[in-house]
This record gives sequence, C-alpha cells and structure tokens, in this order.
Amino acid sequence: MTVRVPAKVNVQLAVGGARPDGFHDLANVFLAVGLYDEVTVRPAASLTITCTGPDAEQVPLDRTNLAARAAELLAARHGIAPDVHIHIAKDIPVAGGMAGGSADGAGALLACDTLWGLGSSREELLSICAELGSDVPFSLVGGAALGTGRGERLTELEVGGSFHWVFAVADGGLSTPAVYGEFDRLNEGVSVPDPVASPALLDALCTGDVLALADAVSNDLQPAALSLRPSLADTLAVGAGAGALASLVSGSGPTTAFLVKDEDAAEGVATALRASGTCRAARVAGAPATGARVVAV
Ligand SMILES: C[C@](O)(CO)[C@H](O)COP(=O)(O)OP(=O)(O)OC[C@H]1O[C@@H](n2ccc(N)nc2=O)[C@H](O)[C@@H]1O
Ligand SMILES: Nc1ncnc2c1ncn2[C@@H]1O[C@H](COP(=O)(O)OP(=O)(O)OP(=O)(O)O)[C@@H](O)[C@H]1O
Repeated sequence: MTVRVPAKVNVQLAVGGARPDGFHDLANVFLAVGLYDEVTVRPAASLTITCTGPDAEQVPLDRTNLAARAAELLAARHGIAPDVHIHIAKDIPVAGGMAGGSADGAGALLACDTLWGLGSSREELLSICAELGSDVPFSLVGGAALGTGRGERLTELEVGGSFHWVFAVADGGLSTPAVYGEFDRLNEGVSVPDPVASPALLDALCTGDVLALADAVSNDLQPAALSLRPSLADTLAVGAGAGALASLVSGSGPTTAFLVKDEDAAEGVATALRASGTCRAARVAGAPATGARVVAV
C-alpha cells in the first residue's frame, strides 16, 4: 500500500505571541507543492522503518519517526498491533521547513488505515494528524488551506490557477522549535499582534493571480530563520536578482522559496541558484498539489 504526500510552502505565516503551552497561535496559509514523499506499508512481524533518498541518513528509523508514531496511534485507537514495515521514499528536504516529517506521518496514517481496512472518517484521521503535529493535518488535505490555532485547525481554500515555484535546498536543517524560540527572543518586550489572514492574499489565491500573490506573501518566522542562518539572505538575493516575483523563507526554513511567472522563469531562477553556490540544490515545483493519496495497492 503506497501513499504519495506533498510538501508545503507557507504563503502567509502570521505568528502571534507564545501561548502558555509553548505553541504560538498562527494564521498559516498553506499551499501544497509538487515535491513528494512516498510511504509504503506492508504487513510485518513488528513495526520497522526504512528510508531511501538524498537525505535518508538524517531520518530517524526508530519510534520517534512520525510515520511510526502515526501507525502506533491508529493501531492503539483500534486495539490492534501496529505490525507493519514502513518504507519512506524521501524526496522532501529533511528539517527544511517543507513539512517532510509531517508528510510521512499523514502518509503512513492513510496507508495503514487502508491496509488494515479500518475505513476511518476524514474527521478521525484529521484528529490523529493534529495529535502528531501542527503541520500534519495539512499534509493529509493538500491543496491550499488556512490553519488557525497552532496551525492544525484547517479551512480549505479555493485556488483559481496554478503557480510555479523554485525551492533552494540549504545545507543542513533548522530546528522548528529553535526558530520559534528565536522569534520569541527577537520579539521580547514587543506586543505581538494577533495573527490574521491577509484578505489580499486569500483573494490572490482564489483568483490565481500570481502578481497579486507575490505582493501578498509574508513569513513572520523569516527574521528568526535569517538570524539563525544569515547566509540565507544571499540565497534570497540570488533568486530575486534572477527575476523571482517573490522570495521568502519556507516556513521555519532553511529552504527558501521563489514564486515565478511561468516554467521558463522557473528554469532561469533554478539555474542562477545552482550556479551561485548559495544552496545545495534548486528544485522546480508546481502548486497546488493534491494531499495524501493512495497511488499503489
Ligand atoms: C513552521 C511551520 O512548519 C509552519 O507551517 C509549523 O508551524 C511547524 O509545525 P510542526 O513542525 O508540525 O510543529 P510541531 O511538531 O507541532 O511543534 C514543534 C515545535 O514547534 C513550535 N511550534 C509549532 C507550531 C506552533 N504553532 N507554534 C510553535 O511554537 C513549538 O516549539 C513546538 O514544540
Ligand atoms: N519521517 C520523518 N522524516 C523526516 N524527519 C523526521 C521524520 N520523523 C521525524 N523526523 C524528525 O523531525 C525533524 C524535522 O524534520 P522535518 O523534515 O519534518 O522538518 P521540517 O520540514 O522543517 O518540518 P516543518 O516544516 O513541519 O516544521 C527531523 O530532524 C527528524 O529528527
């Protein structure tokens, strides 16, 4: 049973002050992009995981892997043993701010639910996703959605066209809690406003207007990611100089995202990024992408 799950970019990430539970309230506009992990599950004597792909050695193969946790949570809810082998074919950068681990969690959940014939409702699956992590519900749903609360409460959004993106993959990852911690440090003594979704941005998604979307994108975690990884400013400058309509850090980074007009512009920006030596790789991807779905039985 194989499930394909997309990466995400946050076209708006408005971050409120730290909550008593350590999380931050968000207005998080997710857009699924066409870079995918594939999660395959098959019956086995016990729960085991393997992973292949360019970043595979950075992926934990124990029970802390979000795919393993998804299988365990689903099995526990149904009083069965999580005896599956999970294989992750990983193409989403690890610790890159593109929700790669979340994609694997959502993928394993859907794959196990299908393999075990449980037929869980969308609501049941989404509630397990929210338990796994703030980004996991969106990995299941895909397309575009506004996430509120800590990002797990989703309202699906209409997208009136397709968008072209280039992603610059950085050397090494950034820890999501460390980036939120740096956000708190940079905002110490400042009254952080409640996060609100931008009407102009939602409108640009709805109409498929790339220029309006480029004007409206924003990421409140970008200053924190740049503070922890100042070299990302060079990558952003290369993409902007090569004609990207918008250049921003993807979520908590360190992947940087470049919105471009069309496929030709994407190739131009990707070539400039590769030649610049400011990133490890440049990947072209379209959006919106569909959420987790079974691709092979
Ligand atoms: C940066 C984003 O990727 C944007 O979509 C997400 O907000 C992060 O989502 P995630 O990786 O699924 O994060 P979780 O696994 O839920 O939380 C990891 C850690 O990130 C911080 N965190 C996460 C989400 C949130 N709304 N506020 C936070 O402060 C907390 O320190 C938390 O302990
Ligand atoms: N299946 C998985 N794939 C990758 N990392 C995982 C997985 N399960 C757990 N992890 C752990 O989670 C950490 C963050 O990895 P991940 O690729 O999800 O980061 P991210 O894309 O920055 O996340 P997000 O954008 O949701 O904040 C890794 O360093 C790793 O220790």
